[in-house]
Amino acid sequence: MGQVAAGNPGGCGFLGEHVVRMLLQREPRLCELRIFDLHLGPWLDELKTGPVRVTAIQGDVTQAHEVAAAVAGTHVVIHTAGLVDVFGKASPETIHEVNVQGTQNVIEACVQTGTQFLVYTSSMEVVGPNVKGHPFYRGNEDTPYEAVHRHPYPCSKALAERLVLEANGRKVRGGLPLVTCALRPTGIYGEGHQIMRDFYHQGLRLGGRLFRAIPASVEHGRVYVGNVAWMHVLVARELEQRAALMGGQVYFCYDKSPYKSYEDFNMEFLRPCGLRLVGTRPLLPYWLLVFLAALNALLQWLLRPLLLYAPLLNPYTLAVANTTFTVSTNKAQRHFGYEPLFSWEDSRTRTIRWVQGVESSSQ
Ligand SMILES: NC(=O)c1ccc[n+]([C@@H]2O[C@H](COP(=O)([O-])OP(=O)(O)OC[C@H]3O[C@@H](n4cnc5c(N)ncnc54)[C@H](O)[C@@H]3O)[C@@H](O)[C@H]2O)c1
Ligand SMILES: CC(C)[C@@H](O)CC[C@@H](C)[C@H]1CC[C@H]2[C@@H]3[C@H](O)C=C4C[C@@H](O)CC[C@]4(C)[C@H]3CC[C@]12C
Repeated sequence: MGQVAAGNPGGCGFLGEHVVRMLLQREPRLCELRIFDLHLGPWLDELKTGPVRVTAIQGDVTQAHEVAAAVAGTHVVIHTAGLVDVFGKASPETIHEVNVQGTQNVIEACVQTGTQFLVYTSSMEVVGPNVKGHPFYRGNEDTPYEAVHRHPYPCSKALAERLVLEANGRKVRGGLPLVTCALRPTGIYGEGHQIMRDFYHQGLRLGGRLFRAIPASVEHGRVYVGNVAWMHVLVARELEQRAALMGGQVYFCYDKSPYKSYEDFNMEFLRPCGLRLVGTRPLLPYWLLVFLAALNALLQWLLRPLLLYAPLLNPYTLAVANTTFTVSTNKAQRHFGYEPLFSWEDSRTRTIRWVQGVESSSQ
């Protein structure tokens, strides 16, 4: 592959920013990088002084013509744009419009303008946890699992992923085949993770304490954002040479992050920042948590005409947090030589430093 022009819808988000920086640091053939996002970050300005031509494009993936204009002339598109909402902030229609129609627009833009390689950021939630609360324990890309969803977010990710995989092999302008691939991160953590920031601020408000709500035995797979970004860069690099093997494939994003409950895993970073998790077992019975989650959902609905009430605890987040979902796979290593770039110790240290910075920036 010669000189590479890459497009990155969603490049200003939590994951997107790490993908942008990883591309600039570790893709020597990159000659141009276009960052397409609804909200452009101020940090982009610092990137325009380097050898790679960096173009920031403010645009909306739901607008097909804007996407086509941004994609035209690129060699590969890394599509990380999306509405990551499991807290009821956006309507189901908006989630579908951005995540599904937006992804369709990216696909059509590649076909119409002749971009041959498309990498899509999917999610573990395409698989589960399902509405029945079935655990997914150390599963891989081939593990049978009844993927049944009702929430708008996982439904939209599953639909979008299917569109991407079905588009593999379509002829793009110029007659060559489109080569697509979907990456499924589990819960991403690291510098810039808003939910981690929310937990930290919640703990500060509660006098340095967080209260266990989920049994420690319920394990949740997590993956460091730098390793997810690295996997995206590797796929973008290898997709051309390994099109027959990788085209139309899905890959879980994984690294050496330990399997722990969601709350215990977060404490790996919040404990060194002065917080402690109260309780070796959930302090409230599960039925009471279910009641409180339902109450939050009712309050959100009642208050919506006046204000947005979107707490962390709702029926969906409680169900997800309370269902084991861990992956154990090496498909990415077998197919394109992926090895985590950051060790668990390095990922942990970087995340702790970031949380500590959150403290100083919020004072
Ligand atoms: N955060 C996680 O734990 C996680 C895990 C698995 C998969 N993912 C997936 O990774 C991707 C990125 O997630 P994230 O955590 O970085 O989210 P994020 O909200 O931080 O980033 C999403 C980006 O998309 C942009 N965007 C949203 N709507 C847009 C639109 N209409 N047009 C153009 N840009 C738009 C946002 O401005 C933002 O910069 C998403 O597709 C998400 O489903 C995230
Ligand atoms: C209030 C307690 C019950 C607390 O433990 C709730 C935690 C809850 C907010 C998170 C638990 C699991 C998280 C999800 C998981 O990490 C994977 C996801 C897939 C990704 O595509 C988007 C984010 C998310 C849905 C993530 C969201 C927060 C949790 C539900």
